[in-house]
Amino acid sequence: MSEDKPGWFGRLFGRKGSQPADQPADQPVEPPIDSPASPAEGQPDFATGADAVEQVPLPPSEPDPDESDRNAVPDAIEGADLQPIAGEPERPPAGTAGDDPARGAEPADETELAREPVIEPPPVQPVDVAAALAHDAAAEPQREAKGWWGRLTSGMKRTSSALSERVTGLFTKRKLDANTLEDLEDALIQADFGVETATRISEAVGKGRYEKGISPDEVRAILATEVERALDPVAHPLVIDTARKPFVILCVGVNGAGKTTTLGKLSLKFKAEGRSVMLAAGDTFRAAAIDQLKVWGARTGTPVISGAQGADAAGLAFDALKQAQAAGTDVLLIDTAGRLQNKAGLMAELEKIIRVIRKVDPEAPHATLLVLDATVGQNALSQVELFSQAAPVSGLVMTKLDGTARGGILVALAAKFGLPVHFIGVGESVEDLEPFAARDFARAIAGLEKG
Ligand SMILES: Nc1nc2c(ncn2[C@@H]2O[C@H](COP(=O)(O)OP(=O)(O)OP(=O)(O)O)[C@@H](O)[C@H]2O)c(=O)[nH]1
Repeated sequence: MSEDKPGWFGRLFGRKGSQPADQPADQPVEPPIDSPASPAEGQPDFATGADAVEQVPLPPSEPDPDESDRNAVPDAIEGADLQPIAGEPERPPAGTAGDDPARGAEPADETELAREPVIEPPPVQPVDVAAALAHDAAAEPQREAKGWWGRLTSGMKRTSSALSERVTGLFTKRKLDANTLEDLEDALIQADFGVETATRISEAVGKGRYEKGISPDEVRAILATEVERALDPVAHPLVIDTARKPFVILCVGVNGAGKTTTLGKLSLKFKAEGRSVMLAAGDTFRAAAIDQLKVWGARTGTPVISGAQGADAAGLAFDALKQAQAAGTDVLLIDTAGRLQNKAGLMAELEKIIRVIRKVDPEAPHATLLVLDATVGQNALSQVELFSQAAPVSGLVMTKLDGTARGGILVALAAKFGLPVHFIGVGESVEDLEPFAARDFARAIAGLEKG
């Protein structure tokens, strides 16, 4: 995929917050009559859906300047306050739950649940998707077929190359001394491994080798071993408890982290496993996020429960859970907004969603995934702290490891919180999100072949 030419999602929704060129935000989303929604539509076996969707290019991976703005969180508040987005309302529309953080803290009652969510009959398709697909297919070269290892290593290239160059520079034809180890520690800190882990790895490299030669390859091998050791305890697959019907997954994270995209990808993965899935468009703050989820629903044949922009997210989640229960759905995936203006608002909105869905199922959500954008670096640490206060975060998904030279942040997160890491993302296509495997990640970051 061309780096500077947006794919169909890019054109449909804009990179961030911009409107599609050919579809105004307020235009109703209509299914085309009898026209295929996507290459995946109509395929009876969704196990093959991922392959079909792979042919549909997605937006460029490199974050644009808008992206950095979206993710910028001032150091002073260390992730506690999330910033309003230029060109977008700073608060949810008046009268909505998110309008007044205090409202979110009140007990949920029937008025709290006032909303008009609708169930979208699958597959539903925005009118211009077929044209976008046709255009992409004609204009963009087919992506090279790659397995996960190929995607992981090319996605992690920025981190692994930066590290590899430093290691080669430091350890070629030099005796190992305190200065070299200090430089290695600096290189690891720059890759966001965190001081503690960087020190531990440097010590492991130095152990018993002072004043001896050590080759760059040996250093890379030690690096991989140490990273794997640090990550192994957190590499846990997301287990769907089939006794829960539906198994409710709540997705939280700051704006732009990749929540909506991750849920879209997960819906396809779960369907490929033979599960029935429902999506709830709980990011009611941004109209494009609702449409984005509807398109994923259309691509994967997944019902999408949605309301109007500014609708009460908790009420929508409540309805979605009721409907998923009634339909006997296996997995309900609930998206949430990331554009909450401050910590109080964030806490209130998430707490309210959780409180309200527990009126339907006291055990829900059964998993709460915090989606973290790797490009925010150390700020991810404070995001984990913040979101863990607001929601029962049970596991992490780290996206955009392809957009940074600081992929070591995952190691720092593991060392500090020990939270399960379920999935990592190294790009925008469906195949670029996979269950997290410590060994693969460790070898990829160290620039080694698959072991
Ligand atoms: N390069 C890259 N881009 C990704 C990855 N995951 C998601 N994205 C892109 O990141 C952008 C933001 O993703 P969204 O899913 O809209 O993020 P969100 O958290 O739902 O954002 P809000 O709705 O604003 O809260 C989109 O352009 C995605 O395609 C990844 O692993 N790599």
